[in-house]
Amino acid sequence: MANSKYEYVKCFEVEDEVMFPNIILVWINACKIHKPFDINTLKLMNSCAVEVLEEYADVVLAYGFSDEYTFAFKKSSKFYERRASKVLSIITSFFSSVFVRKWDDFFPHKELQCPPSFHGRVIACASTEALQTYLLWRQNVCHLSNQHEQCFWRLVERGMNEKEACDFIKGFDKSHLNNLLFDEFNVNYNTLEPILRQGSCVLKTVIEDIVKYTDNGAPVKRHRRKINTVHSKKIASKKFWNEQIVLLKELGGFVEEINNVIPEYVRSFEFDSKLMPSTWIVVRIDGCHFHRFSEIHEFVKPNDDRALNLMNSCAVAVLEKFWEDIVFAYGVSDEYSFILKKSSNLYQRRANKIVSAIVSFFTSTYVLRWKDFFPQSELKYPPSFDGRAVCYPSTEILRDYLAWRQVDCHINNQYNSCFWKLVASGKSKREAQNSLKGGQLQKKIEELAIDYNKLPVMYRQGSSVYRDKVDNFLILRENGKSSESFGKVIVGHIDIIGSTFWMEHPNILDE
Ligand SMILES: Nc1nc2c(ncn2[C@@H]2O[C@H](COP(=O)(O)OP(=O)(O)OP(=O)(O)O)[C@@H](O)[C@H]2O)c(=O)[nH]1
Ligand SMILES: [Mg+2]
Ligand SMILES: [Mg+2]
Repeated sequence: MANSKYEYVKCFEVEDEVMFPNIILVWINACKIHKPFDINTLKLMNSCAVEVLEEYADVVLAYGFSDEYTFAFKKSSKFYERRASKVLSIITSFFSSVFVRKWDDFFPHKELQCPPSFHGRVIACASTEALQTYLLWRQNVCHLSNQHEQCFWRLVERGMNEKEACDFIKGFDKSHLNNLLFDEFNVNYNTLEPILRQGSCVLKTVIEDIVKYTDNGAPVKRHRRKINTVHSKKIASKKFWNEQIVLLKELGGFVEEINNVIPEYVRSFEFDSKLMPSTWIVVRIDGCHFHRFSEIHEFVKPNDDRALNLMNSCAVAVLEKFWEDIVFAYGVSDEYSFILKKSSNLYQRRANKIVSAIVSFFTSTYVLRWKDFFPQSELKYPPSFDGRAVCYPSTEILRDYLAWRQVDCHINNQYNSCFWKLVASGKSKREAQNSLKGGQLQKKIEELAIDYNKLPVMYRQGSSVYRDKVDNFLILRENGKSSESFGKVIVGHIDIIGSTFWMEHPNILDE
């Protein structure tokens, strides 16, 4: 479709391809959902991981414990051209989506109170040996943190407050913790459930099916991949790994045993780059394959109020949650752009964490609130969104960015209005498409007698989400620092290309 003069803002997007021969890992963590010894939560997490492996053929292994999961892509993967933000956001978003959908299966008598969110990062593993070290490291952490939790919560149950319990076991090593459990609580650590002590591995294995027999009675076999969840004491050992045919083929074999985690490797696993300071950060999320999603859920064409209002309601929730950092959002169709203020220090401006946390929270809110907007229509499969973060150095360029999105909204909406009018008049979709090729949309609208300005303003202008003006000083004095001090979050459908709105709301982009 037509270009606009604002398109130049695209050149601020940076490339983030994970180069070959690195193995791509996505490591996600929950933002506070875990309760001590809650095996049900672990089972829910495992079940979400299984769905990730089912959904994405390139993900061949997952390892998780407590409130974290790591997904490994096959070496040769070209998933989304190996773009780190896409890979990370899609996996995190899908996982969040499934988590909300499956909640009731694991907690039938407990309502999910608030939308969960996960944040994550992409790790480029330079070799199979680095991957082996990574797994050893995470499984060591699983073991130690479980021992810690087991002691900590028992001490709390027995009457210590959390700080006392924490101080009490500070500096305890493995054997200390084991002894404490045994002597004080009569618990033999080794008899605790493997899911707690060893974590869970989700793997693809190869199954051989006999599909038929030939005339002379010989079986005709077909191989198929099956997904298994296992608990193993040493996932980074040669013995465990080299028996897994799919892992050997897709990630390579382990050559030596590794007993100690190399600290330099851990530094590289923990690395997460920061976005440039003193720049506006735009996080744009977009529904994955929403063309299909909208067909399957029978969205009204070309604009469905329910779908658009659901998107808006999720954006409001995002602004309320990240109230200290996000000052404005603009949405149209299946996308939303969130503007973080220049001075934001959210997650120390770590790109991975910012994008994944926002996309994850948006997705889980979308799934959780689906029934409020589509009471008659069941959510048929977990939707997901991708996300990226881009920095813009000046308010002028940021406004050009927003103008770019709103021009896109206008063009798409004009095009869609003409397209569906032509289809309604009896033309096939192909004929409608051909008749709109290259022509001036404005002219077409007149020809087709579409009263464009009578269309609902939300379709024409998209949706802007921001805080209503308030007398900050007054409320601040009463409330201290809280989200209310910044005003109620509202949704408007306004022109954001011109200056009027910005002049009337100088506080939004004012630093
Ligand atoms: N009928 C209907 N469809 C919508 C509505 N909002 C979004 N969509 C659909 O969502 C699509 C969004 O476009 P894109 O984001 O470019 O395409 P996509 O299919 O999501 O593909 P990717 O974003 O590349 O994964 C539109 O083309 C529509 O098919 C709506 O209100 N009504
Ligand atoms: Mg999309
Ligand atoms: Mg889109």
